[in-house]
Amino acid sequence: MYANFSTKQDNIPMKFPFKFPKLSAQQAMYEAQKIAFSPMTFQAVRIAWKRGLLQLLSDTPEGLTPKQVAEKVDMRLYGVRVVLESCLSVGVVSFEEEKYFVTKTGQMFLYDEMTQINMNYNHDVNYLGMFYLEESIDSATPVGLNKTFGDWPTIYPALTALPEPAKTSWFEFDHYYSDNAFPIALPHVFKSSPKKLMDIGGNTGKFSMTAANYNDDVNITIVDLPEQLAVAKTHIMQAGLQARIDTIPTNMLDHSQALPLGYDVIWMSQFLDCFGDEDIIAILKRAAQAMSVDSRLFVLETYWDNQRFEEAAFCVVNTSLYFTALANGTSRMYRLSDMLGFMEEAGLTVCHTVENIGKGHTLLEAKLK
Ligand SMILES: C[S@@+](CC[C@H](N)C(=O)[O-])C[C@H]1O[C@@H](n2cnc3c(N)ncnc32)[C@H](O)[C@@H]1O
Repeated sequence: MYANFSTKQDNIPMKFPFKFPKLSAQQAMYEAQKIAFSPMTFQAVRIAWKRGLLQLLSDTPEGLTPKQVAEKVDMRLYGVRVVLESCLSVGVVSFEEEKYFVTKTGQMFLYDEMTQINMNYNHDVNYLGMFYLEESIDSATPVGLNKTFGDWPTIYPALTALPEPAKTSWFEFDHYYSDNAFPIALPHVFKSSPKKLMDIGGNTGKFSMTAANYNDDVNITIVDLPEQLAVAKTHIMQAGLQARIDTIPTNMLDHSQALPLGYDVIWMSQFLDCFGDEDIIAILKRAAQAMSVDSRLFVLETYWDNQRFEEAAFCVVNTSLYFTALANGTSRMYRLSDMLGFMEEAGLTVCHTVENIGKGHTLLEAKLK
């Protein structure tokens, strides 16, 4: 239904991810063991990266024995051995003639920003809380959040109060994915020269400030929880944009609160994935009530079944588990067809779709049906 209006950033077709070749029983057994031991290998690789073992091997193309590594990094020989042997088992280093070498996979931890951001996010935000995934599923509450970071209803009011390094890792994860998408989305958002834009879930103001600098005529209102808006206000003041960007503290889960009228564009980036199905439909209905026939709603999201690259689909689909155990116990990363169904139920119709934005985002432009 949306395909007729679709703009792809390139011509590479999307394909449904996770179709694996048939394995022999022995291969399947090996794959299963990789999963069974994945918390151990995750930590071993993280330590090899953080404590400089991978960098040292990368700087030494002729390779190093464990003893030579131990002499150059601040770790006892025992630790070097167990960490590198585990890294060897997952192809992060190779081993020939008693010497270790970093592999191409190992280089990713040193030089690929996405890998680094995902590792920090999974260690600093998710790792301990994930132990409570099952309880979070059964109770529909973020038990992992409560056990590791305190008694919050969801992670959102807690964000600015998270201890370091969890706070930095959360914001780096969030911003890494959306920052790349904003410059590509802006020409689509501004093609109708909107004068008033509402950024719902605007967080620390990154999109709103980018949009205000992109177009001199637009006035913007950020709607978010008070804790985020306090940080956003500081950023807006520092950028001297307070005359054009204001804020309305709102709990978007209170569906009795109507959204203000008169906005040409409503923008929601990586926002609706913070809610379960029923709340998304209720929020979209409130957006629809605030829209005129000429207003447009733009929704920027990553859908796990709408990715060019399988590794991106892997990251997106597994981010759902963070939502379960840490964020709120109810939301997830959606399929594109899920979101189209929510729009439909809320009385909205998608009139334009832009795929392959930034790190795998899809931009939906919707209007009243
Ligand atoms: C994943 S962040 C996305 C931030 C930003 N739009 C971006 O694209 O990077 C989700 C935002 O939604 C806000 N949010 C979550 N639950 C909310 C609620 N119940 N009411 C208002 N805002 C909420 C959070 O505070 C956060 O700023």
